[in-house]
Amino acid sequence: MTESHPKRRAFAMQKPKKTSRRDEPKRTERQRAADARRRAERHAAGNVRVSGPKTPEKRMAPKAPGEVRITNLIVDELARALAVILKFDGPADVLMKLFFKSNPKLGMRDRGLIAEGIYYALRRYASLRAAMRPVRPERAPRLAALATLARQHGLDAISPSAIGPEAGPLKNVLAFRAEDASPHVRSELPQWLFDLIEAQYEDANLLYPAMMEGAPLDLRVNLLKADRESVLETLHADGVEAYPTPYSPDGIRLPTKPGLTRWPVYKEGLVDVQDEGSQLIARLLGARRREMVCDFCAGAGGKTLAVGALMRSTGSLYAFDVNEKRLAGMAPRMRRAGLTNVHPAAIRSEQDPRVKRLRGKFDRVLVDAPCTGTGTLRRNPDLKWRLSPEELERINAIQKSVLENAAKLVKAGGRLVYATCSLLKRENQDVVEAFLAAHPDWQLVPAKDVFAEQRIVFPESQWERFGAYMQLLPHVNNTDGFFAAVLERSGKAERAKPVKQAAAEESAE
Ligand SMILES: C[S@@+](CC[C@H](N)C(=O)[O-])C[C@H]1O[C@@H](n2cnc3c(N)ncnc32)[C@H](O)[C@@H]1O
Repeated sequence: MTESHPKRRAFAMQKPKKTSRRDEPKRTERQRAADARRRAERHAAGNVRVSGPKTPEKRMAPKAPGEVRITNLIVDELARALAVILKFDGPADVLMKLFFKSNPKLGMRDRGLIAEGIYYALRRYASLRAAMRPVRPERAPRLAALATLARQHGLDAISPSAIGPEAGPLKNVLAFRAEDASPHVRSELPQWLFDLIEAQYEDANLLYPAMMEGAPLDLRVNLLKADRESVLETLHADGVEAYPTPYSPDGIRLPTKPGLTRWPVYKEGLVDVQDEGSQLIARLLGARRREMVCDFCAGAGGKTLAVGALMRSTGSLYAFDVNEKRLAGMAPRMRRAGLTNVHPAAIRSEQDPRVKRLRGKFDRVLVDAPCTGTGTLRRNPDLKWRLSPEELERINAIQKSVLENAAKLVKAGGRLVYATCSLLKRENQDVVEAFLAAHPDWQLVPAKDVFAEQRIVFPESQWERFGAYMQLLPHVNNTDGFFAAVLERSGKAERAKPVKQAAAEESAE
């Protein structure tokens, strides 16, 4: 993003105005003498500003380790961030990055508290908005920041000087009782999304709080370079708390989020960051050495890298995406991972001539379809406020068209995995069932069987509930919400012609 990015300007414009000396009221003779005396005292004390009435924030510093003290600075800066982010006209993670970039002088502790405050406000925006009604939180960002921080840490944690004249309105906002609010507000969801989830999940009351929690940090061990045990040993030797993930054989879970990108295990490509659910989708594809495989919606290559490692960097792994910029992010990750079998290619649409040329050539195709991302609300809580039924409709049409066209790439006897990180049946089971109804030469393969071949075992209740599909849920599996279906094209599997030969035949026709 450049300096002229509109959002960056939005943050810049809201920076508290610096008052020039000319704006200050004239100081009297006595006041100027007192100023000079104070300056001399500070100079004598090594130029360190000693605590006193001029440094209220120092008085509010934590008295005990872990004790939270909310200073005026934190309230001001959180208000500045919320004024922009709560408009929901851009992804919150991008806006947060811009915000912190515009604030290079903020200390680590303050950054942490502000970031947590932003996430808290996004996760609980429905009740924040209801409590502040009729004022919209983004229109009264200081009150929104104070209310968020008070709900998070308790009113006593906030410096009284930071509350100031907002004390009255804040008291009213905090008097709001969630128990009296409507069910969608209590679940912190927009009404339309609440209705869909409520109709679909009998245990939705457990799903709502799970979606409001933070997610753990999952790593995938790169099997080309390491195994899980040795990486766990390295992490433990460095004093990092880390556990094997319960289902994925290559996964490691960290309850805390240390500065991972600085570690040798990350820099040398022994691990990558990937939610356990994503790792399992790559496993479901079941790609083998020397096969022809296509990742149709590869993005920046999260699942491509996992599939490539399972293929031991042999065969050919085509990585398609309509977003060239996102696809470009894959190259450094591939290098770090030591993968040489990946061929990234930007396509114009799912009907690109390149896609047409490759019809019937692939052993396996992964369709990690664009979706609402409702399974990732733990990490992206702003999504629920930026989505709409119209957007769901639009994405749903793309999903069907992408599946329809990607399926044409699969050869007889080959497989396709359709996956999303959505919780909604409309984007998942409904898409797959419509496809199967229109294509009698395709069958559903039970995910349980594919996992069993790789000794990945779920409790039986998982399959009783979701049948042949893989459906992961934060409150059941402690992963993001993921869906996947394994589909097989009937017919005898035969070895595909090499791609170059197929392309030559195509152009000769
Ligand atoms: C869920 S994301 C993929 C994430 C990626 N597989 C990963 O594991 O990191 C969906 C991707 O589909 C891409 N996409 C959207 N429409 C598409 C289309 N018509 N054909 C191919 N890819 C498409 C988007 O650009 C986006 O990168």
